[in-house]
Amino acid sequence: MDEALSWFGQASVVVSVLAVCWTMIWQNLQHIHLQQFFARNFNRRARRLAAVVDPYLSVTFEEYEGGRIKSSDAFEEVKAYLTTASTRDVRHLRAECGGGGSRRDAAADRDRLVLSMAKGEEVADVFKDVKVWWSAAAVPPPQDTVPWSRASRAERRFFRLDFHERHRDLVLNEYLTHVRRQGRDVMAKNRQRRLYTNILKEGYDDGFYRDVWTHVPFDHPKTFDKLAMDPAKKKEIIDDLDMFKKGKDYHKRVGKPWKRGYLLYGPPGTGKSTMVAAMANYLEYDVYDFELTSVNTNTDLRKLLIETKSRSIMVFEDIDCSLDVTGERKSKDEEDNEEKDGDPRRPKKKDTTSKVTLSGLLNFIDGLWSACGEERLIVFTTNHVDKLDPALIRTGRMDKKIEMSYCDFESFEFLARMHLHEDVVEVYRAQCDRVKALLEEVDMAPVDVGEHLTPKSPKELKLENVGPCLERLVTALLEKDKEDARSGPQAQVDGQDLVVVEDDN
Ligand SMILES: Nc1ncnc2c1ncn2[C@@H]1O[C@H](COP(=O)(O)OP(=O)(O)OP(=O)(O)O)[C@@H](O)[C@H]1O
Repeated sequence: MDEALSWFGQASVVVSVLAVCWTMIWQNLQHIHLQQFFARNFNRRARRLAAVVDPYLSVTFEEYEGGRIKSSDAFEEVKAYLTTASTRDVRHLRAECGGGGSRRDAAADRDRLVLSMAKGEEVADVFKDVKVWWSAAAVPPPQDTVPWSRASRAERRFFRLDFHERHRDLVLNEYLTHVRRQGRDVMAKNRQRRLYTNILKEGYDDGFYRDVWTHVPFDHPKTFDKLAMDPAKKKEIIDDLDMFKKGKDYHKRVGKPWKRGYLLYGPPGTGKSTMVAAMANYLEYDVYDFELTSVNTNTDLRKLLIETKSRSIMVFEDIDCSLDVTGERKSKDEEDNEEKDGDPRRPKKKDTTSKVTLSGLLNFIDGLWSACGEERLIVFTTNHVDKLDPALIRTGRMDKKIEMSYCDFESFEFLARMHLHEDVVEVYRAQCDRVKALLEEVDMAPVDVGEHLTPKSPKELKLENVGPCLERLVTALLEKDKEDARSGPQAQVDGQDLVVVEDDN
């Protein structure tokens, strides 16, 4: 490589001299056809000459592409591919938090670092007996980029691959594919799953606020086998997720973006957020928890969408509370004005009132921009499904609607075995039958059932001592039953609403 570079130096001098001579001749050439003839021939010869003096070709992989907002997949894959070679042969390394994703040892995963080549380093690689060279470099950020983009503030890193021209076909057709595949495998192994949320962050120099993603490691312990719900319903959801995960070709064939909408609805404490965690763990996806109330405008929402990665779940919790989704849509003029306020080049001062509109959200779900990225679930949760605009939850936007309901006896059995002991239902048959009868009358969310069943002392962890836990639940159910009986008819009288009669007896 060094020898080639010194050759390159000498050749540059020769080429410069030739170029000066050529310019002089060129200026004296008057006839345009003659100029074109020489131009064609010179270019061809110049290329041949360049190949003799510098037979090395290069390919660069820049960190940002597509308007410099989204980091390039190819860059990440090359970085991951070079991890092994770099840690072995390179003197200066760059360390980033990461690693993990295997839920088996979350603590060890958290401590792991992902190492890559620091800028200025070079490493050689051999593929099918052909030697190539990788180097890492960076250039300062350009001055003319949009100031709100996080990417635009950092220096622009890139990897460069150098190889001999005679290996052009092998490198471009086989080696690069090999690098990307291996890189993806390394990424899958090292991936630490993340829980993101959007926050308003003050800009460095101008004091303006913009929405940015911030994240923590995603370590939620809930999986489907710890979720109490009708087993048939659970299986249906798991099958649906499996279909979705394997659905790349299908979505391509029918021309649909590879995404799926889920609506989870039901009373508080019935496990909607828990279901999201179980889905993320099952699919091994990242979670983007959208805080809509802190998103200023539809433009900001779109910007956040662009910055999300594939293989993720985008969650909008309590959607009925975060946005006016009751169907009273704003006029086009009102929305246009709000969009103008949200011009990304003129970010606003901190503003706690969200101006995201229903149509902005609908566009987010299935507008043109929704097809950027792939393999993504969009999940809405709500306690009041009846309050949502039908447009928001129509099929195609929300493909699967899942009702999370109050605890029935099957869910109670599941929770009791999980919290207390595998044999609790068989050993405490009488108490469990009592719970069964009460659950047929009383609505209690799984979160409350779980809380009453939780052992309150180490003693209650033993099967022979779990009786008080079941007793606490029975007492709570009886109290709730009384409360419901008191508040039900009374509420009707207070509300002057005597149309629905509670009980005939
Ligand atoms: N079906 C369930 N199976 C197991 N645990 C549950 C279930 N439902 C709720 N829980 C437990 O109750 C707690 C609260 O549940 P979660 O936050 O998922 O309810 P939610 O429906 O999202 O409530 P909200 O509507 O108030 O946000 C969690 O810690 C979870 O472990």
